[in-house]
Amino acid sequence: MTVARPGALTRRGGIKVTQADAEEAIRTLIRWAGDDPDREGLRGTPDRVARAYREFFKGYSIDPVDILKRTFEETDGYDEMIVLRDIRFESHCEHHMAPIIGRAHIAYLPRHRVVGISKLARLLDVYAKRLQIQEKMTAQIANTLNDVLQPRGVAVVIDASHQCMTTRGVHKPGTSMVTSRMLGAFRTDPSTRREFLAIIGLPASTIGSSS
Ligand SMILES: Nc1nc2c(ncn2[C@@H]2O[C@H](COP(=O)(O)OP(=O)(O)OP(=O)(O)O)[C@@H](O)[C@H]2O)c(=O)[nH]1
Ligand SMILES: [Zn+2]
Repeated sequence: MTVARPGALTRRGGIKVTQADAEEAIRTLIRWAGDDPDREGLRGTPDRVARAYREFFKGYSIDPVDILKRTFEETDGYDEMIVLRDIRFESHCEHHMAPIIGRAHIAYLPRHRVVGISKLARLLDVYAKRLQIQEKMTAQIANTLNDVLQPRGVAVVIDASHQCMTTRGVHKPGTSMVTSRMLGAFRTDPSTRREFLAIIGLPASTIGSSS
């Protein structure tokens, strides 16, 4: 049974985990790897790793919908494509907790309202700073933008390298995975999709209409 300590953090599943619990888990991993968590060089490591994990997984404590709440309507009727491209991100795969490092391209076709452009990068980070698989992250970003802004279309393309397959396992450095999610006009209108792919520098044949 897990006993919650005072000041415990609430995590998903209702289980409360303190910093001390996290540090003890890291001490266990160090012992399991074959080292001594009490030797001088490793004494501060559990605290450092716990703080690093807090940063890696800070997306769990942020509501993605909140990020998109502030919108602007005074755009003088601007209704063309808005694209934020080459947004670098760092995430962690849910299978190995190994880094996923890549770039995302996010676009939408506004219907009356636009959002501050930095919010697209913030939305990406909320989902990146969780345990992820790339397909789910791609869909989550697109679906949230679509649900909250209700634009005429949304497109998300992510190109990322998975360290679980570059530094371990199958050891294939230099590989990257490309995922996409096209909604609304980006899905139904090939010329809209082509325009987006040209802006982000991908040939139209890379991503077909069934994405
Ligand atoms: N589709 C998808 N697969 C991923 C992602 N991140 C990691 N994986 C894969 O998840 C799979 C997990 O496979 P398992 O066979 O359960 O794990 P494993 O024994 O460590 O497999 P290897 O990585 O092949 O050594 C691996 O093929 C990983 O490459 C992702 O974002 N999307
Ligand atoms: Zn992995």
